[in-house]
Amino acid sequence: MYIYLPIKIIPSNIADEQTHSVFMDAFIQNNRLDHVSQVMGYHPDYLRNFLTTQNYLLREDGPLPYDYRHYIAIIAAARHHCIYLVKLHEQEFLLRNGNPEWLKGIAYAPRKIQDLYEINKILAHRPWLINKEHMMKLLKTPEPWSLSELMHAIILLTHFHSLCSFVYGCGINAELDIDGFTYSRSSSSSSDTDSNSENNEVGETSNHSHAQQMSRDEGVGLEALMEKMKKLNEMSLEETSQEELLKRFHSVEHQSAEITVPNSKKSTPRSELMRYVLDDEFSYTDFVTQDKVNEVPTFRACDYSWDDHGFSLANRLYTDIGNLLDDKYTMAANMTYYTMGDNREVDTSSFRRAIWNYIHCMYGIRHDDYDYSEVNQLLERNLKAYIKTLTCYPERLQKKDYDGVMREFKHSEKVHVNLMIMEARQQAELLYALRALNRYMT
Ligand SMILES: CC(C)C[C@H](N)C(=O)O
Repeated sequence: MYIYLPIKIIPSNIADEQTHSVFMDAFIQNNRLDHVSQVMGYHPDYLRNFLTTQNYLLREDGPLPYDYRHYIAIIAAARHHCIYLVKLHEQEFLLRNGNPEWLKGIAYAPRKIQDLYEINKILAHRPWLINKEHMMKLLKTPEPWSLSELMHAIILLTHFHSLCSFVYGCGINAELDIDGFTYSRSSSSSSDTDSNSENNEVGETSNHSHAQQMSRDEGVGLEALMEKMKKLNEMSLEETSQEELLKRFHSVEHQSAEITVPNSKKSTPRSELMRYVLDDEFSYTDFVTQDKVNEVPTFRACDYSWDDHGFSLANRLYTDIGNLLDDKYTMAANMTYYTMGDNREVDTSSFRRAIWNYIHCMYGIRHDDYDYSEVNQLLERNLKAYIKTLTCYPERLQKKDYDGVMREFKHSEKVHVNLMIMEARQQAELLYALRALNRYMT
């Protein structure tokens, strides 16, 4: 198993004041300064939003009992074989007086939780398959979920599926005191980690000259990228017909389907994980290559958007969660330092938008006011492959993928990209779930 921590964690004693104060809050909430918070500490404003939401979902008043919440986190994280999150929430589950029997596996959990498994699986890998029948099955059974409970459960599932992407993307591993956690590193990944930590003083230097040379060789350097961004920003909005925009969307979709993500893991997942997993073979398939019989049409963001529809439904069923998620999405999508590698005063909005919309595109979601040719202009194939792996098959990401992509970016910028991947993915899953719930209710 490849577990590594490529990004040197910011030591809290030297972090700036703002970071330090968020770290203190994280410590008070979690009784530890967990590795996720430490890596997110590169972006303290975002970290604050993330922690507020996660704390609300797990620890504040809400529809579901506390043990259920952690158990749902476990089954969500197990879909991506994320031992780090599974172990963490097994511990929290026990601290919340959860029944230890349930930790023997999903078959030992109450019927009601087992019923949730189908949507756990679908949301994690092919959220476009969620429909109102799935909702009905949960809401109308002998042991029904209430609408609010279901809303809470869905948000927990999507939160933890997408957190797996962040965990793998940043190579986060377990804190030493997590019970029962032992991991093996392959010799190559361990030596990678060592050489990496030597290079990275507080994680914020990157191997620039080497990277620049490599990128120049490949012709995809930062300079070329910034040039393209500048051109796009200067371009006046040319009139492009809806047909042409649609064609460009489909072309990006098809190109994405051509990127295959090898599964090079040698070891099979551990039995401690597999006891929470049913139907392990079920994984992401490209949206465009679905079987034609049950074909699902493209999700048009203008017909069901987060701002106009999802947000208020979430808020209605689970007080305030819409606001919290909205703050988090807005922060993740808009956060900028106007930098790129060593360059300052750069308008990075087109690059960030391309990443966000590319992720939605892989889930069949189309924003029809967006020109998808920008995705092709700004995201080189290597970066697309990285985004696809981390979004759709995070457990397959390897350290060399992290090192090989965005070579001239600083570590904090790679973390920034990973944050966007996590949030855009969560939003995509949630949009499908909320639309299905809405269809059930109307
Ligand atoms: C992901 C990064 C390229 C973001 C960039 N550093 C910015 O401040 O917008």
